[in-house]
Amino acid sequence: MQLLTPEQMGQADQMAAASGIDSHRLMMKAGEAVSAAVLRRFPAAVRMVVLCGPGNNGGDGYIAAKALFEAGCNVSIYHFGDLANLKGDVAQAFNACPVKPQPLAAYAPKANDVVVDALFGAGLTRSLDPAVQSLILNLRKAGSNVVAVDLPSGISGGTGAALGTAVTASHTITFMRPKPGHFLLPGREHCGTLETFDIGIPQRILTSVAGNTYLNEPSLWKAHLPATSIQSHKFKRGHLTVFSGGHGTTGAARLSATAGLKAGAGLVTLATPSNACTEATAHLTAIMLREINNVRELSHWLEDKRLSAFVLGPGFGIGEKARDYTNLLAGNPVVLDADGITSFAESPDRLFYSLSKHPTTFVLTPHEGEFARLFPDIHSDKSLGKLEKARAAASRSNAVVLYKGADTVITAPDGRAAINANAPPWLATAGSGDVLSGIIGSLLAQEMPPFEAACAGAWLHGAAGQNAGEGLSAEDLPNGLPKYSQIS
Ligand SMILES: NC(=O)C1=CN([C@@H]2O[C@H](COP(=O)(O)OP(=O)(O)OC[C@H]3O[C@@H](n4cnc5c(N)ncnc54)[C@H](OP(=O)(O)O)[C@@H]3O)[C@@H](O)[C@H]2O)[C@@H](O)CC1
Ligand SMILES: [K+]
Repeated sequence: MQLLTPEQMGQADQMAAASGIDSHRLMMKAGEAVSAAVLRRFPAAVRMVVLCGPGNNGGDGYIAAKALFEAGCNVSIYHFGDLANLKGDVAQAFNACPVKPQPLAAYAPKANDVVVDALFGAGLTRSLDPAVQSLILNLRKAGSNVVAVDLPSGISGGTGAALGTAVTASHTITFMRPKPGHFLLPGREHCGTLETFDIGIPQRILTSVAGNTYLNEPSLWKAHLPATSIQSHKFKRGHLTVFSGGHGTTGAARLSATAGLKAGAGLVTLATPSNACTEATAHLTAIMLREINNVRELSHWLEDKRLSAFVLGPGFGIGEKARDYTNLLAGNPVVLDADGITSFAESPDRLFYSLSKHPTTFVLTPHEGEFARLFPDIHSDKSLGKLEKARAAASRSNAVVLYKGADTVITAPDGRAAINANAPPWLATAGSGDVLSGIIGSLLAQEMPPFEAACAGAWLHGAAGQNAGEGLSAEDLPNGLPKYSQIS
């Protein structure tokens, strides 16, 4: 599903109006959908309270209030801003509303109130007024149920950032297409359940304004998933190599390799320094072992052209060896994770230079700390949200960047971006990232293009976490991977 920024949605509104679509009619549909959602969710509410702001979000609120009033509800409206300044569709909605509003300052939230938050939506441009923020705190204290119109007030639709104290809703109803802020944190946590309602802006208009930001769903990459035909030879399913650390530090790479095998790679080899071979052998059965101690041995191993992808980083150790291996692997499909990323903290340009000489084949999988090490200026740029940071990082590194977190973002150097939203909270556990690297490495080995492999990897990892359930450990994840033929 494509996501639209508030600016793109604004453009769609303008194009809809220019093509003869009545903007007030769109507002009517939006407001009536809000009223229907409230009635559906809270049929026994004692009092409905609609909070209306100065813009079109408030206009949706006046229409919802009218519809709730006409449905026989006890409705109160509280407004923010000067009513004399209302213009256009909002003024029309206000004038037609049979319930007369009182100023926001007069509202004292009660626990049983069902509150419609129509203060600010896509047009929020700056931090909320202190008076609005203190009301939001009172709503929270009272524990009133809130249904947010378009976005919880205070949440940026573009970045998901909270511009001050933001409303926390139990349900949010948005129109036509969700925005990045519905899925990026903290926005996602403020939305509650999310409903997207079609108010009738034609698809052709939405398509013409949309960029290349998506919710990470199977439709984005399913066509590239490895075929699971009975005839596929194990070499056709690719050969993944996972580089291991030395004695006592093989666990992370073994986890990664196990996940790689479960994710469908035909062959998986753990490339291990001599001092860790006994330890690794004791733990491995289906995964093969290859002694590799240095760049010379790696060069020799790379002469085998059937090797199709590599994972470098989990438990590998930070330093020159990781940098040398990475440089040698440039141009091959590689997941560079953990120590592989941190090894370039002092000299990120060395990595970027290596990658700039080839088409995009690398997937970098930094968590926030690793991201800050590789892209310190981008990380500290307060004007950028997570999506823009990951986009800038992909463009600079010529790699697919999977910026981890509860709201993992995947970006490609060509500007495509996807936000992953299926990871359960219990997925954040030791070794979870190693499993993710192995899954992505496996998909690369099976010839998935890097952006699609990273997106599919993040989604499959989330699904595995859901299937393995609360209290999982990273070892449980590979067995929780869904079957590709059952993904829809
Ligand atoms: N296609 C669709 O999706 C449709 C969307 N619709 C609805 O339209 C909504 C977007 O409407 P919108 O553009 O008027 O923006 P909205 O959020 O009401 O706020 C703008 C007002 O707030 C003000 N303001 C901003 N920040 C402020 C602050 N911190 N503190 C104080 N004031 C602040 C700002 O003032 P200004 O910045 O201009 O000074 C301006 O007056 C969208 O969310 C959806 O609900 C439907 O009606 C139909 C079709
Ligand atoms: K709102």
